[in-house]
Amino acid sequence: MPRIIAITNQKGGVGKTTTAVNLSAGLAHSGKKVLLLDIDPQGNSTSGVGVDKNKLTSCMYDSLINETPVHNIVVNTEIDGLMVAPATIDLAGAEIELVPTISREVKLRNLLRDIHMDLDYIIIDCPPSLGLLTVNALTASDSALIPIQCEYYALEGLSQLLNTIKLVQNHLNTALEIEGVLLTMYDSRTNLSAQVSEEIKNHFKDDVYKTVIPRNVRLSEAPSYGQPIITYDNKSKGAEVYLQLAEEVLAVE
Ligand SMILES: Nc1ncnc2c1ncn2[C@@H]1O[C@H](COP(=O)(O)OP(=O)(O)OP(=O)(O)O)[C@@H](O)[C@H]1O
Repeated sequence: MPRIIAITNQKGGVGKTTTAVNLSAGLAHSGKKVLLLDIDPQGNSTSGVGVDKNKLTSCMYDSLINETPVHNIVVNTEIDGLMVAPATIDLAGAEIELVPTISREVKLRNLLRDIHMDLDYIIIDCPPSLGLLTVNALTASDSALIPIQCEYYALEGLSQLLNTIKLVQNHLNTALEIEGVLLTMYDSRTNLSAQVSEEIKNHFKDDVYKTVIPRNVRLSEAPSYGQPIITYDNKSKGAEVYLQLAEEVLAVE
């Protein structure tokens, strides 16, 4: 069975997609077979690995709503060992269409139990909300990886996220763990980044990854070329740190 990790934080723009894309590529680079599963209707992970959303005939919407097997919607990427279960804006409708359905919180778990693919990891990019799509991701996952931006209000909303994780653990997925907390967009020139990082380490202790993701322009450029950082610029600091993160995630095995 693959290890399933949900990249989640209901706060927008904290580095979920950047982490989902580059951690997936880093794991694939280490020889693992990885499925990047995009359940964010923005579909930025999908385009971030070079898939043209306009050319897709099916996406995670069809799996969640029409029960199309996930292996039927999967698309290959240019990275060896990395595939993507894509998202398009259609998925925005799934959040609402799931509401009146039976077993609405376990749709994704059931789909992934039936996945006929030889995989080591499934990395799920969650939307910036704590709605049904995120609950489906947490219910289907072994663990949650929480990116936190080293910014003002970084901790705001975290208690809500941890509460949702607790609720899922209590009612839907007792095995769900915290995979780790990842500090993102760290700016070593500011006291603020250092302060936020201290505060998060005090709170999450050993759950915080040693790898800290700095602000890196190459990381923000790579998506417009449809490439993970390791192919866009493998000499960049961004590539170095995401490979380091992949090593930390692999060490948990
Ligand atoms: N380490 C970094 N250095 C510089 N820019 C970054 C870094 N990480 C992310 N970004 C940029 O910040 C923006 C938000 O990042 P990203 O899309 O990964 O966040 P997100 O949490 O997935 O957002 P959303 O909540 O909208 O899904 C993007 O433009 C991205 O390119």
